[in-house]
Parts: sequence; structure tokens; C-alpha cells
Amino acid sequence: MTQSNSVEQLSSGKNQLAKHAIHVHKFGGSSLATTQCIERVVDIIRQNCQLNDLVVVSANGNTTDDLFTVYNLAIEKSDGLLLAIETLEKSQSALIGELLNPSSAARLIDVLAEDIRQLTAWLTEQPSQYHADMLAFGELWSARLLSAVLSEKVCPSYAIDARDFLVINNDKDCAVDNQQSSQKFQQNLQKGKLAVITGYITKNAQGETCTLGRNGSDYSATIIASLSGALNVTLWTDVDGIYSADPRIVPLARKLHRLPNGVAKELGRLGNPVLHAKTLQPLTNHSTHLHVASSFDPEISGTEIGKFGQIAKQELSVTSLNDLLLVKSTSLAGSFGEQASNEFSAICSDIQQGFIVIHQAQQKLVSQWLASHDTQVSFTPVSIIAIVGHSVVNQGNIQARFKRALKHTHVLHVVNSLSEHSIIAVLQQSCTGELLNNIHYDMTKDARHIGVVVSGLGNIGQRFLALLPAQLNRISVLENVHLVGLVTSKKALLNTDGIDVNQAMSLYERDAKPCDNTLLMSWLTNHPYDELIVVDITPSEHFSDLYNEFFKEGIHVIGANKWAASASTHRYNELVLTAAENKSVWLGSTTVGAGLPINFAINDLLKSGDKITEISGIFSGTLSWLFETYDGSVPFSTLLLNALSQGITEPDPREDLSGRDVQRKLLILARMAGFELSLDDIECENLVPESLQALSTTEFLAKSADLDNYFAEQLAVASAKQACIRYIAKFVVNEKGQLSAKVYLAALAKNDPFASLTPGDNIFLIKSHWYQDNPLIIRGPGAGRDVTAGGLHADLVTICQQLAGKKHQVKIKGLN
Ligand SMILES: NC(=O)C1=CN([C@@H]2O[C@H](COP(=O)(O)OP(=O)(O)OC[C@H]3O[C@@H](n4cnc5c(N)ncnc54)[C@H](OP(=O)(O)O)[C@@H]3O)[C@@H](O)[C@H]2O)C=CC1
Ligand SMILES: N[C@@H](CC=O)C(=O)O
Repeated sequence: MTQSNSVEQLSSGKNQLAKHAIHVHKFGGSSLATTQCIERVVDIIRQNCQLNDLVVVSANGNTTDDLFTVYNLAIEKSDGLLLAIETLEKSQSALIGELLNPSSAARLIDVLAEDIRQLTAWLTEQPSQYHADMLAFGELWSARLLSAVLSEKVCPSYAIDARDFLVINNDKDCAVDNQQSSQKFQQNLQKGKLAVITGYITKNAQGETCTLGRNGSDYSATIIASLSGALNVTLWTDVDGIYSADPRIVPLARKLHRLPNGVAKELGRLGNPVLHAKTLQPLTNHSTHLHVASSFDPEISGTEIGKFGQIAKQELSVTSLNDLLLVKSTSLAGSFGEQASNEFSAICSDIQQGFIVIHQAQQKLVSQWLASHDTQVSFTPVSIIAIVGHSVVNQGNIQARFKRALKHTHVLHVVNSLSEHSIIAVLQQSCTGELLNNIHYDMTKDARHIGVVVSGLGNIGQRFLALLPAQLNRISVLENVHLVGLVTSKKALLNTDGIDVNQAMSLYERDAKPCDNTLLMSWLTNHPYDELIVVDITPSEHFSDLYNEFFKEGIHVIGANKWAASASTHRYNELVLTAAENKSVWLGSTTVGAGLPINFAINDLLKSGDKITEISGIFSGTLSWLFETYDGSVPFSTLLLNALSQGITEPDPREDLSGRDVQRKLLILARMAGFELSLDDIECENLVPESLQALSTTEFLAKSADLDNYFAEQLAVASAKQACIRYIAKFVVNEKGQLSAKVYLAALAKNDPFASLTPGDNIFLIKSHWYQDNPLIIRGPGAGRDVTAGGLHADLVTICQQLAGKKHQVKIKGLN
């Protein structure tokens, strides 16, 4: 930024902001701690904000702690006070100097100097009277600095001191006076500029400065969302979301991508380190969604809190609190117990048994409160461990599992929370990291949610979907699999809340929207699942071009589509490498032999140390069916149309007749067997006359009778030699290790093993060191709707089994 690019110039209209939805963005202290952090925040704002948005800030880095320190020095009348104030001023001046051009910096440093004079006066005269006023400087400085930086670098911006509009009625609960606040709030807004508002600070009805307590800036952000009617609030912080347990203690904790409001509130109440129950209060009656995201890694998707469907409601988390007290008294049984529980916001209570659980710090207050009713009160130090999830108290299986998981732990009580979203075990001993890890493991070990997107809803795709409901009911490893996307060449139905598998096609017909690959990729890269599987049942090269992007995102692929597996050597190797690097699983067992276990056979031979020297056979269901059936009595073209209607041909049957489909299959098998080659290395005999090669599929089908003479001649020549015609695929490795491969039409003796198959069957003959003289043969239906859809389901189960064993360890700086 040059000198001439001044704040004034930018204020007069420059606006680089990209987005257009009203949103409150709150940045915490650690996100604003250093020059580099603030620059990152400026970038986030540039990418994610529009001028009507509202930015809420905490004090930079440790400024609030430093203000507390100077306050304590003032109370102690310490000699170090002036030096500490000077250090505070220097660190603020340094940020200003490093981030702003000299003229704006000079202006802000003057204002800072004035504040420091005021601060010094308060602290040297009557510090206790100005405690909150003096803490307010942290947020004030932070808001002023960020708005100045934004004005200089991004868009017109201004700072608002929240005390100019935010009024609370009652210091204890920090309840907002909505009427006064919202009126004043509107008066403070300036059109065409981005507001940066101080978090944490407010005023009471008497006009005195108050602070909103622990995580007060988060609370400010949701209050401001409620006042402004914003639909989204993002808490940009130093963690990238809410986890199923504290990831600093439980390394296997899973990120919860979507949390229903009630569950989030319960987590906040029961000690979640990121969420605080108060933060969610202002949003209770709104449809506003709250996001938790990392300002250090803004590209990583965080956690969204709001209203969601069934899938998000299945998430479970485990939380714990130590340093609690179990308060027991006969008077706590019945309505007085209920009153006490409300008064002290008890962690849990049981008014039948007469106890409440409170924080240790509340002991004195509770004793005083109970003194007038009962002197027989006992206080026992306890801790809690809780399972939190949507309506868990109504799910007998979760209750039972929790109790089983606790069987070696001394549990005093198990209590259902009033919200119904948690089951709380009260423990006599502290809740250790080991216990938290064990319970978390037991409760969440099979709770990995897997999203499935099906691309290609034609002949095979529809059969795959028809089989899906029964498979999901039948196979336990598919328990947490959800159909979330249905895609064709121009439209898609994508729903993070899941698509009812029993009505998949009719929902697609009704609700699918236009979609291209860019839109699809952007949805896929922001999905909220632990794992995502794309099932590619298209015949499209264009769609297979996305595989590398899928793998980079850690998305798994099941392909019936043969393009990627038979791509050029360079492309194929790149795909295999990207998949491995990103732990993406790529399965395509139906690409050859549909549901036949040819891939398993080859893999097992290789695993056992064997070396494959030859694979040959009939790899096309279509060509098998055609040549086994064709005896000249019915024209070849009539049989071809019949095969098309049975669903065994490729969408364009010339893929089969040209030998290309068989050529791809031979290449895929050769690669599976460990050889490096490409399509060009496989000689291919094309059975489609040149005159039919360049036509559209429809034109070709209309002219398919032009094939009849050619095949009648081939049959006649073969029959004259007592032979039959079959389309063969073969690769052989000679003694020098050289490979030759071809796919071709052959005239075979009628007793040849490839000559008398059931029409439509494939046959694979494998020779290896151990199966040299007596080859291994696999034979059976190698194409068709049921066997192919079945093979795809087998791949789905295989991937889910592999993923069930995959452990995701949370990566946290300084922990791993
Ligand atoms: N038939 C068999 O026995 C076997 C088939 N296969 C393979 O299964 C695949 C599907 O075959 P089949 O069901 O017969 O084909 P169909 O032509 O019946 O269906 C193809 C589907 O793919 C969709 N599609 C096409 N291009 C794209 C694209 N770029 N993006 C998203 N969707 C797309 C089509 O949508 P739209 O309608 O919009 O074009 C259609 O829904 C093929 O790759 C085939 O080789 C594999 C083994 C056996
Ligand atoms: N068209 C293919 C279908 C399976 O890959 C065939 O006929 O084998």
C-alpha cells in the first residue's frame, strides 16, 4: 500500500469485499494477537464479508490480561505501575506502526496517548472505581486499529464502541435490554462502511461500563446478530471447530461438523472449552446459524450450529467437569430442590433423591441459601462425565451403552438432564484423561458418518439405488451411511441432511437443480461427513476427470466407469499416488467382469508371491451374448438391440463392438497384475465398419442393420471350418519379461474352452508360475444390471469396512 492510497481515498468508494450475505464475524484475541494475525484477519474479511456485515473484536492477544496486571499493580500501589503502562502503550503503538501507513498511524497513536493519559489518571487516583472502564480499552484499541487497517487496505470501515448502544438490565445475568439496545444500535450504523464493534463491553441502565465475563466477546457477537437480524455468526478463533471430546485430552476426538442448537447449548453448559451456554442464548428464538472456524486455517471447514435434520442429530460427544460438589439435603427433595437447581444453574439435580451438583466455587452461596431451610446439608467433592447428543435420554441403547462403558468406574449417580440432551454420571473421583478417552472410544467408535454421492442414474445407477435400502438395513457396517447426493450430467440433488433412500429417484426427479462440475466440487469440498464416497456409475470421461480433485479432498471413489482406470500411464499413476497420499480409497471391481471376483483372484495371487504370466478370455458380456446367440437365424443387428435393452451393452454399443471396452478391461487387468502399459500397447480389432464410426449413438442404432452382412460373412467363413466366432482378449509375458497384448475376433474350434459359454458369461483364464500347466479359470455372468449393481454394493461394503478401522487423530499444534 502506497502513501497515496490513503484511508480517505479508500473511504470514498474502494471496496474489495467478495461476498453478499449478512453475517456477524467475531475475531478472538489470539486471532488478533500480532501483526501477522491481524493481516490474516484482514484477508478473511476480504474473502468473506460484505459492507453490511458486522465485525466484532476482542482485545489484541494478551491485552486484557495486561490491563488486569496494571490494575492489580495500581491496587497494590506498586512502583512498577508506570513501567507496566508504558509497556502496554509500546505494544499497542508497535501494532499500529507496523500495520498502518505513517499518517493513519500517527493519528491513532495520538488517540492512544490520550487514552493512556486517562488510564494513568484513573489508576493512580481511584483504580477500583474504574475497573471496567479501564478493561474496556483493550477492545476499544483493537476495534479502532482493525477498522483503520481495513479502511486503508480493503474497504471503508469505522469502529463502534458497543457501550454506545448495548445496554444490559442486570449485571449478574448480563440480560440485554433489547428495546433500548436495538434502537441505539440502528442509530450507530453508517451506510456503505464496514462496522468493527468492540466485544466484551457494554453499559448498564445507569450508564456504567460493564464487561460480559468469560468469553464475553462471543456473547457480544450473538447479541449483535440478534439485534441486527443477521442469519450467520462466525466465531473466528484459534481452534477449527467443536470436537466430540476435548481434543487436547482425547486425540481420537472427531470434529462435529454440524451441531443442533439444543445439543450445542448443553455442551456449553457442561464444560465445552469453545462453546459457552451464554453465547447461544441470544440465538434461541432465531434461525441464525453459528459457525466456529479457525482464523489460522480459514480454508478448513469448522462447526456449524443451528437447525438440522436427522443425520446431525445422531452425533454423540463426551464431556467432563472436575471440581464440583454434590450437595445433599432432605430439603432438596421436591420443589425446593427444583428452585435451588434453577437458582444456582446446577450441573444436574435429582429432586427425588434430594441432591444437586454445583461448582465448588458456589459452595458459600449455596450454604447461605440453604441455611434458612436445613442445617443437615452434606457437600461431597465430585466430578461428572456426560454423554451429550440430541435427545439421548430417550435412547435406551445409548443409556445402556454408557452404563456398560462405566462398569469399572465408581459412579454415585446417573442423571438425565432436563434438556434431554445429556446423560450425566456423577463420580466420586476426578474424571481422568484415561477415563475420558475410554468412554469416548466406547461411545463413538462406530459413529463415523459416511456420505454417499451417486453419480449416474441410468441403467446401472438406478439398480444400485433400488438395492440400497435393503443393504443399509442388512449390513451393520453401513449403519452410518447416508445417501447425500444424486448427480447426472446436468442436474444434481445434494442434501447434507440426507436423501430418503426409499424415494431416491422420485426425489431426484422432483428436487434436482442444474449443476456443473464446479458447483459439484464446491459442495463436495465442504461436506460435513467423516468420510465421503462418490460412486461413479457414469460412462463419462469428463466426470472421471474429477477423480484427482476427489482424491485431493480425501474423497473415496467407487467406479464402474472405466475411463480413469484405463487412462494414460502418466494420468493413472498420478491418480494412484494422489489417492494414496490423501488416504482415499479407490475401488473399481465392476470395471472388469462386473460382479465376478477377478480382481480378488489377481490380488490374492500377488499377495501370495505368485507372478502372473498370461491372462486371456472373453471379457465382454455383450460380445459373449451376441456371439453365443448368433447363428444367422436372426439378424445380428436385432440381437444387438436386444442386448442393449437387457442393459449389458455400454450406453453406446459401439464401445463394445469396436473392442475398446474389452481393450480397457485388458489394460485394467494387466495393471492390476503389476504391469505398466497403456491402451496404445494393446492391439485392437474394431468390428464397427468405418461408415458407422462417426455417427451419433442414435444415428448408429438407426443404421445398425448395416452390420448384418459383415457378421453373416464372418459366421459363414467360421462355420465352413467347423469353427465359431468369439471376441478374445489376451496378454502374455514372454521369458524375457516382454508383454504383448491384443483384443481380436477369432475363429475357435467348437470344443475350445472359450467357445461354449452361457450367453453373456465372461471367462478369465489366468496363468502364473503356480498355475502354469493347469490355469486358474473364473467364469460367470460378466455384465448386466443386477451383477454390476451388486458388485458396486460389494465395493461399498469393502470401503466402509476399511474406513471403520481408520483412526483419525486430531492434529493440534504442540500435541502431535
Ligand atoms: N452394463 C453393464 O453391465 C456394466 C456397465 N458398467 C459401466 O457402468 C456405467 C454406466 O452404464 P449405464 O448405467 O449402462 O449407463 P446409462 O447411459 O444408462 O446411464 C448413464 C448415467 O450417467 C449420467 N452421466 C453421463 N455423463 C455424466 C457426467 N458427466 N456427470 C454426471 N453424470 C453423467 C447420465 O446422465 P444424463 O442422463 O444426464 O446423461 C446417466 O444418468 C458405464 O461406465 C459402464 O461402462 C460397468 C460394468 C458393467
Ligand atoms: N458393456 C460391457 C458391460 C460391462 O462392463 C460388457 O458387455 O461387458
